[in-house]
Amino acid sequence: MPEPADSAEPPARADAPVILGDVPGSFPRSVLAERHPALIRKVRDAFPYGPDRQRALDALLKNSAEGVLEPLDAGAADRERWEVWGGSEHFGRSWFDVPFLWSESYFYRRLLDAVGYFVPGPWQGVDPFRPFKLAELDTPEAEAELVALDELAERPAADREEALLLGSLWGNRADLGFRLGAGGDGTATDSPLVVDEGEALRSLFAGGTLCLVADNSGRELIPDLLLIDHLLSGRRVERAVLHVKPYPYYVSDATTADVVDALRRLTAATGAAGASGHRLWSAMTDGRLTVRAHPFSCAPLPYADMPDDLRREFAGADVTIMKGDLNYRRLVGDRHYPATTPFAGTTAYFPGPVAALRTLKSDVVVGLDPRTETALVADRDQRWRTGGTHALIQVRR
Ligand SMILES: O=P(O)(O)OC[C@H]1O[C@](O)(CO)[C@@H](O)[C@@H]1O
Repeated sequence: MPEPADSAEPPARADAPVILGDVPGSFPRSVLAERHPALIRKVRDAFPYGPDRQRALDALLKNSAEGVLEPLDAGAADRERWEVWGGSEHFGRSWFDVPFLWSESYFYRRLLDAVGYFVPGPWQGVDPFRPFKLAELDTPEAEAELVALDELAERPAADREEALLLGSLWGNRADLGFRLGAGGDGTATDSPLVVDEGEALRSLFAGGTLCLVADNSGRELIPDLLLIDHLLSGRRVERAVLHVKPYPYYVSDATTADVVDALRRLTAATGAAGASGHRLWSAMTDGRLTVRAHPFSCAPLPYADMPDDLRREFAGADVTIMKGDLNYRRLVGDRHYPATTPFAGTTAYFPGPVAALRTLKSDVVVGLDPRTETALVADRDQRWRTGGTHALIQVRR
């Protein structure tokens, strides 16, 4: 079992400025000012919400563009939680003037309010992103990825592991929120990783507990599950804990319902994919694979601020894999770091070995070799940071 790391904040975290949404022409500003209104339109088009919900969506559109952040309604079960998570400091300020991570996360919470997700009534518990998530599972691309597993099954275990790890990594490009904006520049071929510590990660699969903090459902969650199946069935890990979101978030982020949909998709498949699905189903029923939906998974805060119960959970894992861009921002801190800031320094607080598997979709990045950064900037200015065209595997033991 790893020893808990020193929880003191390393200097790198404290020194780098927190990313805000107020800089004209910046990526965060485009998310708040362009992607969020586009998302409201998309959700509105996907459901026949009645006049009350339509009015609530109008109000959110207006408030998020020109209003100030307001507390949750008095009856909301998590009202106090959001106050503690920073609301008491941020309420009354423009959406653009608070940390980008905070306002972007709060937008999703408010969107669920607008569609009546939390209140008794016809729309309670209806995931506004579900149609998009389900459509993803049904594409020819998703089918082709499953069929390709038959060929992969013939290969040696080490090759399979490498392929499944890369499948889980690049699966992170499948992000429905990201596709709403200018994200992706049309050159979506797998480029060399900007940091590749895949081998170090694989050396941590030594028969213990894996925590995988999931990101998107659909075409990202399926490869995540396939990787977990490979690790469990090859006894590379004894137990896996899959962390998902307790409610719909950042459009396609995986919830328990999405895990079930992904498992159903797999078990309905033929060949190696179907066999994997059935093994995963059994692993869930016998407890080797558990699903967790901790409230902090939807917190607008970095993991450095995680509560003690979650800290203990990660401390008990032999390795924790953080999937995706949002988890990366939360893992290292959503700050303007120099790209060469050591990953180990920004994650020193984390209570055990931790790895990031992420395609780059926002400004934050650490742990780059200076030559890599120079080459990336020469090639595409700063677009490599946000275009989803580049990816990394980083590990801190
Ligand atoms: O699904 P992922 O990989 O966490 O990506 C989420 C990212 O997409 C964005 O929401 C932009 O659409 C970023 O601000 C965010 O970090």
